[in-house]
Amino acid sequence: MTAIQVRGLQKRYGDHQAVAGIDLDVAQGEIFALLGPNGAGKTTTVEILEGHRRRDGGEVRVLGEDPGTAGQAWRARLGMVLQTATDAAELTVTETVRHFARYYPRPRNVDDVIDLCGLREKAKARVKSLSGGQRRRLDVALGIIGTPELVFLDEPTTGFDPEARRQFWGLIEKLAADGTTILLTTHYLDEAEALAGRVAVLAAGRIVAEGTPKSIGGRAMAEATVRWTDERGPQEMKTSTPTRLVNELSAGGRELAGLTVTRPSLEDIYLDLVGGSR
Ligand SMILES: Nc1ncnc2c1ncn2[C@@H]1O[C@H](COP(=O)(O)OP(=O)(O)OP(=O)(O)O)[C@@H](O)[C@H]1O
Repeated sequence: MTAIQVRGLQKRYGDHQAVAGIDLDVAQGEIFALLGPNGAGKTTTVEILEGHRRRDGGEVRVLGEDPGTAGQAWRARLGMVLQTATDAAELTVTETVRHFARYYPRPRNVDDVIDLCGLREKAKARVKSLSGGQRRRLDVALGIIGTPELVFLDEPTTGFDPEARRQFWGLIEKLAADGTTILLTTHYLDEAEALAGRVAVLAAGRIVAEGTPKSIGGRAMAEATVRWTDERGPQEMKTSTPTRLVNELSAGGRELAGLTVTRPSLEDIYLDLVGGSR
C-alpha cells in the first residue's frame, strides 16, 4: 500500500515558488529521504504532508487521506518529530514521555520507547539537563510513542556529532524494521545513503532526481575511471567496462602499480544536480 502519494504539489510564498509541482510515492514500510540544499522546499513539503501548511495546488494523500481536511484519528496515526515538543523542561524524560502517551489511543510502552531511543540512563534526568543529541532522541521518543504508521523527521541529525548521528541512524533502522514508514529530510548525503531505500533530490522546489541512492543521477551506469602507473608514468582511462580493461592490462599476471577504479561519488552527482539551481 502507498503511504504517501503526491501529484503536482505547489506552494508559493508571495511571488516565491517554494514548491513547483512535485510528485512523490512512498510505499508502506519504506525509508524515503528528501535530500536537498537549504531552501530547496523540503520543510514546506513535509509540513504540507503533515497537514500543518496549506498547499496552493496538486493532490496529496497521506495514509489514504487529504492532510488538508483529515481529522484527529488520522493525526494519531502519524508521528511528527517537532523540535518544540520538549518545552516542558522541568519534567523528567520518563514524565515527559508518559505525558505524551496519554494523547494517543494506542501508545507504545513508555519504558520500551525510552530504551529504543537510548535514553535509559537519562530516564530520571530533567529534560533541561539533556544534551542537544539527547533532546533530539527525546523528540523522536515523543514522535513514536503513539505507535505511528508513518513518521516524519525533518533534518533529524543537524548539529549532531558523528557518534550521536550513528546512534540515531541505528534508532531509525530499528523503527523501520518494525514496519514504520519513515520520511526524512536531510542535506547530508551520507545520511540519505546510509538510511534510505529511495531518495528524491529536491532543488529550488523541483525533484531533479529520484531513485535508490546507488542509482541517483545514473551513477550505477556512469563510466568508471581506471588509473594505474606504468613505465610511461601515471595513466588514466575512462571506460564502461573496467573489469575488462583491468583484465587486459594485467594479462599474463602483470602487476599494475597504483591501480584504482573509481566512479563519480554520490557527492559529485549531487553537486552536479543541485548546482545550477542555487
Ligand atoms: N513562511 C514562509 N514565508 C515566506 N517564505 C518562506 C516561508 N517558509 C519558507 N519560505 C521560503 O521557501 C523556500 C523553501 O523553504 P523550506 O523551508 O521549505 O526549505 P528547506 O529545503 O526545508 O530548507 P532548509 O534545509 O534550510 O530547512 C525558501 O526560499 C524559504 O525562504
